Amino acid sequence: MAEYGMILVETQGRVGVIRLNRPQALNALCDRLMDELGQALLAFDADDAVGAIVLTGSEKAFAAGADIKEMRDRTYPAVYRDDWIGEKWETVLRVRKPVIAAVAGFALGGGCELAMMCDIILAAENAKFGQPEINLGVIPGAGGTQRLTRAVGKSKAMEMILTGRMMDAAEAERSNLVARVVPTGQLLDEAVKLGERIASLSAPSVAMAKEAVNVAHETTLREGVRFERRLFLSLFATEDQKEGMAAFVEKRKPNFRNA
Ligand SMILES: CC(C)=CC(=O)SCCNC(=O)CCNC(=O)[C@H](O)C(C)(C)COP(=O)(O)OP(=O)(O)OC[C@H]1O[C@@H](n2cnc3c(N)ncnc32)[C@H](O)[C@@H]1OP(=O)(O)O
Repeated sequence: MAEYGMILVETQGRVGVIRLNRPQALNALCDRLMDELGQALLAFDADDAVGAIVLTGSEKAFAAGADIKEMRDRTYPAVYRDDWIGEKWETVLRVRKPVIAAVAGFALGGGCELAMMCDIILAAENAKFGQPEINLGVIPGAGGTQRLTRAVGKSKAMEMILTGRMMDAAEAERSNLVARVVPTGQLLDEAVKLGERIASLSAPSVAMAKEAVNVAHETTLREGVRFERRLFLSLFATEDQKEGMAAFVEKRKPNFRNA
């Protein structure tokens, strides 16, 4: 297991696992942690042995948001000059492989936003999601007003963002913020199992499926369907399409070569 300092990184089979590891601050997302997270994500994305990535925290906290102690004295000229939040926080969006957020405990502020930047959220029964920035005299700054609204709808997002109310795992599942809820002690195993399933499939089609679903958030239906069709047709240039369909017809398991 490699140790960066504020995160722990390991592979389980074909799944890269990144664990936020700053327990004394409930995994508050300071600059150093975000730098390490970005490096680890890009390293797994470049590793052919890895087919999916799981991002998790501790049982008490996925992440309690940006580090308020680090953030409190920042000035406007400095955050503007550095484009703080900007690229550093959005590295996860550049990852081509599926990223699964396995959330136990608090996912607040930037923690909730980081989870929402991932492709799939699995929640432990004790998970709590929220955007409490309003209590600090600010608003969400890493996409929370946009992604939470797209996930749960305007009324619930407004209520959460305007009051700072947290949502528990059951409500998050009902509201479509998370894919499913699992017993807290089984969270990582379930996330890795999901990652393994994805990693066993054809990497080009997995990457294109991820890209197409993400485009649904950013374009019109007509453009999104056109985009999907272009990707779909391009997969007929892959060996894996021939293999997947031959395997179905021959009633055997496909042997994908990611080619
Ligand atoms: C991304 C952008 C642009 C913005 C943001 O994310 S703003 C931050 C949004 N998040 C929050 O406002 C949550 C802040 N934390 C809390 O409200 C509470 O810590 C809690 C409800 C998550 C947990 O409460 P609990 O009583 O169980 O634990 P604490 O004693 O409060 O915390 C333990 C330990 O962790 C430190 N901590 C917690 N969150 C942060 C944070 N976001 N930044 C820095 N430090 C944090 C907390 O101060 C305490 O440490 P000390 O014992 O050393 O004080």
